[in-house]
Amino acid sequence: MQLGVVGLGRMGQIVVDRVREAGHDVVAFDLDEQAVATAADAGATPADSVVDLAERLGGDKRIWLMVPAGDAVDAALDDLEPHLDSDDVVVDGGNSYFEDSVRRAESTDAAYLDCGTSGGPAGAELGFSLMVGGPEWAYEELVPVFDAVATGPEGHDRMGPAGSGHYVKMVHNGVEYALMQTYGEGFELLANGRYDLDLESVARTWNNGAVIRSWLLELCEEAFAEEGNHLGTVADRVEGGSTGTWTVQEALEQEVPVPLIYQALAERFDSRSSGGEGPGRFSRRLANRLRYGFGRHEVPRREE
Ligand SMILES: NC(=O)C1=CN([C@@H]2O[C@H](COP(=O)(O)OP(=O)(O)OC[C@H]3O[C@@H](n4cnc5c(N)ncnc54)[C@H](O)[C@@H]3O)[C@@H](O)[C@H]2O)C=CC1
Ligand SMILES: O=C(CO)[C@H](O)[C@H](O)COP(=O)(O)O
Repeated sequence: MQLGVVGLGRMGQIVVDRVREAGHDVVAFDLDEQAVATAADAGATPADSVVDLAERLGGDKRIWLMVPAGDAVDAALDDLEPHLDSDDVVVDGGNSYFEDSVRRAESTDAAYLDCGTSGGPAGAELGFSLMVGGPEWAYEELVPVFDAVATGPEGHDRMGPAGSGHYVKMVHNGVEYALMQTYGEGFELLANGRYDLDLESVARTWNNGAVIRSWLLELCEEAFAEEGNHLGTVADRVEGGSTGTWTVQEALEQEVPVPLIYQALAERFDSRSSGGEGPGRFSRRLANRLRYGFGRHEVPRREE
């Protein structure tokens, strides 16, 4: 298969690499010329615009968008639209708002797959978990690509119609926020509690057989190993928040109580408005560092 990939940042380059390694051809474009050069070094055919990418793909186009959610997706689709028809398939692998995905699916001539992607740059070697929404035929058509980008055949599935892939990923991220918050609270208590504990040792011990072992807990272990027991200069400031906000808004609309997810989101907002003395809340500092662990997001730091 030949796949066009638009957006070659932390996640898009991984899509290129994994699809290439599975034996498929890739045509790659990004606004950043250096990113295009990196993809070309990995064996992709470079394109110098979205239109050039579409023209190089010929008939029955299969295109994967991996750009930031929002205007960048609409911009790429606007450029692609004159070159698309009903035999073509566009996958949006980013963290788009599910209602935007429903709108885009209705307005494009191509079949549109909204694909929630989890695993982050740190999970590149293992492959991603992919939650796909959209027409069944288009999902089936892209299975060889999903097999390559995901951990394997078990790492992806069709969730349902348009929007459902990004809806499931939105809720996944709400869960992610709450898990980070609860690990943070536990380690905050241990860091300030009765015993002088080695938190890396605690995390490692928990990761070996304990009920609460998980990848996020492995990333806690890594954070203590790399930053030190008290997380060094990692600031009490947690960035991001869009997917968690949508989760809470949807929960309100559906009258489903999600107090843990809301609390985790509120802690993020509070971390950005309070700038007190000292290192700040340990729970939020750990959440800050975990976002680097799974997503390679920049870590806000405080002056020593
Ligand atoms: N980093 C992570 O852990 C995860 C990210 N995502 C989502 O995947 C998407 C991409 O994320 P990252 O790769 O981390 O972002 P990134 O910021 O590393 O890369 C985005 C790339 O898109 C390019 N770009 C922006 N607008 C463009 C356009 N109109 N045409 C062509 N290229 C354009 C940028 O130059 C950049 O290279 C986002 O929606 C993000 O929320 C999803 C799961 C995990
Ligand atoms: O989707 C992801 C992980 O699953 C991305 O890393 C996302 O950026 C996480 O959300 P936030 O930026 O709000 O912390």
